Amino acid sequence: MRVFVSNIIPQPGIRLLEEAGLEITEWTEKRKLAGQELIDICQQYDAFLCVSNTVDAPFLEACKHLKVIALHSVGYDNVDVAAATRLKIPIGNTPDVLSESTAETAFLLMISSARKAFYLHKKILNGQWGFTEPTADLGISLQGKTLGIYGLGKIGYELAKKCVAAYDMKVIYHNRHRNEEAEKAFGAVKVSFEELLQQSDVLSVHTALTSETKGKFNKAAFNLMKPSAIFINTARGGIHNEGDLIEALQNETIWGAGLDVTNPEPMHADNPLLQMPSVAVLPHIGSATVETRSAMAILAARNIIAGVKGERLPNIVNPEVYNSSL
Ligand SMILES: NC(=O)C1=CN([C@@H]2O[C@H](COP(=O)(O)OP(=O)(O)OC[C@H]3O[C@@H](n4cnc5c(N)ncnc54)[C@H](OP(=O)(O)O)[C@@H]3O)[C@@H](O)[C@H]2O)C=CC1
Ligand SMILES: O=CC(=O)O
Repeated sequence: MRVFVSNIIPQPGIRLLEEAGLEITEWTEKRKLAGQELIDICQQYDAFLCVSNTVDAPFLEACKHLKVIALHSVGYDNVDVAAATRLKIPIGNTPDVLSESTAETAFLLMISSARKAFYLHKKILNGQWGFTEPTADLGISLQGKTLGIYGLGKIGYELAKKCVAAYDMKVIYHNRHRNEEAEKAFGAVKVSFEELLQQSDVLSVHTALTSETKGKFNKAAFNLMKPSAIFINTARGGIHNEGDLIEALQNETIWGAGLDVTNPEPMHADNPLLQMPSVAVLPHIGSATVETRSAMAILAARNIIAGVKGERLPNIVNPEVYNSSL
């Protein structure tokens, strides 16, 4: 059985695939494969370990022989899951193991925005340490403030844990369903989307990108937020409207922002967000620690191994493929 891996992944994942007797090809060029080129390659393999390539209906139709597609991510908005299910291709992902590091990234962006850390670092690099004045470069204190979470699931839970422990923050959230575990653990309170916007001092986004969440944070949403609020997005750039966010920061409708995800990615170096004092931007590194990326590679490898054997994937996105009535 032959496996195509569309990027270099941590060794523990590769070792597991090798131990299972699979023949592996890793894509080592520093460009993302897409379209016909990706189809031509994957047609020669039995399984695909996918590192954020677009897996759309034309790809799936052309590669319906694939026994499994294992994503090296928890998010699967790059995949046409309905088409994969129709074609009975199991899609695997890597939940849980990246929740803590992604929450840590949100936490880092929150503090960095609150204390203008990236901007001040840039000033020093530019030789502008300057004269320290008591009223210059002031940030915002996070102690006892209200953390609003849009999509309190696994990552949101880990962020709430950190914010409560570090700053005794109050937690409010907006989900479609109640998160009773978070309500019990942190006294988290479920509120409407409007209340989330109006009451949050820090508003952190942790939903998947779906047709419901796409563009949710737009001009109308930012207009409801506090002028002192910080907007954090470590989920997907498509959930906020970047033009509206820039305008909200320029007009001081909100105070700051921290982004690990942008739209498009990569963000262009002349983006005005990169010049704003209370904005911190990272290049989509939410899960990027040695430990987490190794754990993700292992989960992806386990999904591949199960898939090529025709067994149920340990982390399956579309369990409906196992429904015989499909
Ligand atoms: N920056 C990075 O590197 C990373 C980014 N991510 C992103 O983070 C996302 C979240 O991951 P994770 O926490 O594991 O996912 P979970 O599924 O555990 O949590 C997502 C939460 O969002 C809620 N939700 C879903 N749809 C809506 C909606 N329309 N309105 C309000 N709430 C909604 C869900 O609750 P309910 O069903 O009750 O609505 C759920 O609790 C991923 O999908 C991925 O895109 C993940 C890892 C790393
Ligand atoms: O963005 C990363 C993911 O795991 O999803």
